[in-house]
Amino acid sequence: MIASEILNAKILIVDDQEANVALLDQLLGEAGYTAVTSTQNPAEVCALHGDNNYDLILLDLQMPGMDGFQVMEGLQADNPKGYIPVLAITAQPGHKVRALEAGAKDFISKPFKLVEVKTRIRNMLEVRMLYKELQNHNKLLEQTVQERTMDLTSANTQLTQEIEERKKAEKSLHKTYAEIKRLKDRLQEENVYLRNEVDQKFNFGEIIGQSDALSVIFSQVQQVAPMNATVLLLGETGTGKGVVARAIHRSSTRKDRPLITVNCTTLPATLVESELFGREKGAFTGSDARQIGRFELADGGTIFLDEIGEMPLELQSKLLRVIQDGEFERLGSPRTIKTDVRIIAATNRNLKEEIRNGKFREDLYYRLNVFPITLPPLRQRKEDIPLLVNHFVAEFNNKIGKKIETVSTNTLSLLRDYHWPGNVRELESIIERAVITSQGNSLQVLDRFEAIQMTDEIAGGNDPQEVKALAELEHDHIRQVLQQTGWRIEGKNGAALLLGLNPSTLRARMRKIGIVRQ
Ligand SMILES: Nc1ncnc2c1ncn2[C@@H]1O[C@H](COP(=O)(O)OP(=O)(O)OP(=O)(O)O)[C@@H](O)[C@H]1O
Repeated sequence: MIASEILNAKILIVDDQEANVALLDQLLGEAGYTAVTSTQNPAEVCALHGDNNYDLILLDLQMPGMDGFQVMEGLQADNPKGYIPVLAITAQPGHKVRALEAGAKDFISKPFKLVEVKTRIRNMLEVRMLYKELQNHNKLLEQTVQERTMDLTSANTQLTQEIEERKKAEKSLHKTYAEIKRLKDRLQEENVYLRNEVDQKFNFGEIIGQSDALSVIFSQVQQVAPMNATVLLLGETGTGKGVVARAIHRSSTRKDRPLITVNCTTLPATLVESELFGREKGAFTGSDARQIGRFELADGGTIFLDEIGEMPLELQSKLLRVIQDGEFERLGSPRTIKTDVRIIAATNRNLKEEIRNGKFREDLYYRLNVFPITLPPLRQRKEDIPLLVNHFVAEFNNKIGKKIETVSTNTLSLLRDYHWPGNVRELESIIERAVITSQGNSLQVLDRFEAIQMTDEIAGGNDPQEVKALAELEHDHIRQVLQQTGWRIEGKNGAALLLGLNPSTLRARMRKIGIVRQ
């Protein structure tokens, strides 16, 4: 490859003597060089080289007017760092070193020796061509490097962009994870944020709950409230009979008139009659003032007869009369008083059984049982427990000035698993105690409740008698003493004295833990 390029190399012969030019021209022609030109005028060499960029200039050093050294100076001045392809021709041995110092690459001596001329020209052109090839390769390499660099730069920019985007995506992913974690934590904690909207959504008056069982009650209340019909509320203690009675009154046309509550258990038997119907001054020993009875107070409104099953038989007939005719007399007065009262009665007893036992009048029962509503025990509507817990926590937070905000899933499942013999009232008092004793902002249920819980678990297991919670022991003990005294509370042979309690305290206690006469 180089061989053909060498023979096509551009060669300029510079000699003032025509004979020398001809000789060299012939010699080069015979050696196969194809692009050989010549000049006898040294002054035009620089311009010619500028135009043709020779691969080789055969330069005679001794010329008149402008010698070879001046020509080389001119060539160097035109191209200070470039390659000067000069092969000096000299007859003087002393000029050889000078010529090399002036920039010539080699020299040939005059008179010409054929082999020397041919070899030196060939060698010099070989080096020249190799150099050129190298330059071309370099250029190519540079170009490739440039192209690659550009590729790499753009790839790099793309990569940087991608990394940026990844980072952004990662950030938003982190954010999303954090949000999910926050929501998860919140769910796990079963936050009972004091959500008033929950109350608004799931209550009917004061009745909290969203269970199917309770929605039946809601619709019954809605149905019966606007009518004047007597309502009989049935259900275990603490299921919310009082709450429902209030809801009925408040949704009725009588809502602006009073709702009078009479608790037939807490009233001493001897006083029930005067409490209900009133008495004239001096009606019996010690009655030194006139008293308006609750039926009179409730005129135009509603009377709520709680624990109606506890009402003494003789009073039941008087009550029957009020219900039938709206009439009664005050104790110690013959005057008949007319009253317009709506009656709501409640009991946790089985009235039919009471009738069978001769303790409740059948006719009164039918008068009361016009629109019966049976409240489900809490254990049958456990789905209401979280809402109720939420409601009571908010209520006691308010009352006590605490800031309980969360209830752990554990606590909640503990509350859900319990069988709640005292129903909502029991739940309410457990939450009240828990709110009082809880540290921090999470509700902690008392040990005592856990003890009850444990009893239940054991009860479900081998020996129900083995462990009893304090509350149950108390319940059993009071019952036992009451049975012993024939259910007499007050007086010398009463249970209160035996238990070392005030009669009113004992009544309150009985009510609280759900002891009713049987
Ligand atoms: N669904 C409910 N929503 C909110 N609070 C309730 C609900 N049910 C009951 N309560 C609360 O539980 C407590 C007991 O309710 P209530 O006195 O109405 O029960 P009760 O069935 O009349 O009991 P008892 O038969 O012992 O008289 C009250 O403090 C009441 O506010």
